[in-house]
Amino acid sequence: MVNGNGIQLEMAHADLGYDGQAILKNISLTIRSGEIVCLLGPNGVGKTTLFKTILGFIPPIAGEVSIGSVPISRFSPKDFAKLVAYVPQAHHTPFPYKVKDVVLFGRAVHLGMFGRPGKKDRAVAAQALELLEIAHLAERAFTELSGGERQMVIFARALTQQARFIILDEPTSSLDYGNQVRVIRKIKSLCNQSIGILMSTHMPDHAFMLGAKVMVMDKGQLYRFGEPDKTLTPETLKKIYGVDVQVFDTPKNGVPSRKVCAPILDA
Ligand SMILES: Nc1ncnc2c1ncn2[C@@H]1O[C@H](COP(=O)(O)OP(=O)(O)OP(=O)(O)O)[C@@H](O)[C@H]1O
Repeated sequence: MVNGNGIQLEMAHADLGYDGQAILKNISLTIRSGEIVCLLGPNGVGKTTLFKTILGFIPPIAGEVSIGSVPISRFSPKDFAKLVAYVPQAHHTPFPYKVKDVVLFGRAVHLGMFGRPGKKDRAVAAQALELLEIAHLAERAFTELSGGERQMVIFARALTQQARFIILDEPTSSLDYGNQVRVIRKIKSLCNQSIGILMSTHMPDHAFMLGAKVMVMDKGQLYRFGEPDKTLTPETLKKIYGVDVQVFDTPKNGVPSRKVCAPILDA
């Protein structure tokens, strides 16, 4: 197992893709504990492919992924799950488990072979539901929830897993405005708990809100990597999305100013 607080998830000069055909080439990435990296790029550029590679679902065509300098192929599934939690965009199960049990599944990686979840495990699961303000869903059947409610529950399950890194695939895609803001706030607070976050998003504003590092992919490669203020410029947004966008600072009004994006609709 990997010990120590300051571990890194790393990918160096990797080519990623399927059946030997690279979708992304020469990708390097480092995520440190307590750091948030936002992954942006147009539809079909390879964001999910990058996730699948980091999660070990597909092998890199060249290069490798490591955590704490240990290649991920050397971890048992259980040890890997202690290090990395994944929140997919959509989650379906045919079984009508109660929400509280779905969230409790996150504890499975911490139990022995025949271990049953105990009081502490249930407390961790309940805490995750409280934290995301969805405790009222605890007794509901997961199969009866809306898409957005499911997304919140799966995020709660990932928190319950207490992994060192959390990978989130467009975590706000199905959420109402209030839940989007709550999830962004929660993600921001996770980095204060030394958790490293990699999230894909189609909203550049998320990177500004989170003060995250930004990884911009375009046409099969890493196009920009760095601080959002320097990376998400109108020029970069035009280049990758093909639309004109203004980027400006919000007025202070008693709260810290940050940059926001506003698309220009009638240019
Ligand atoms: N199993 C697969 N075999 C072959 N090609 C695939 C496979 N899965 C995805 N692709 C291709 O890889 C490319 C990248 O897909 P990917 O899903 O990683 O993009 P994405 O950036 O996540 O897109 P989106 O923003 O639309 O979700 C696409 O051209 C897609 O068709």
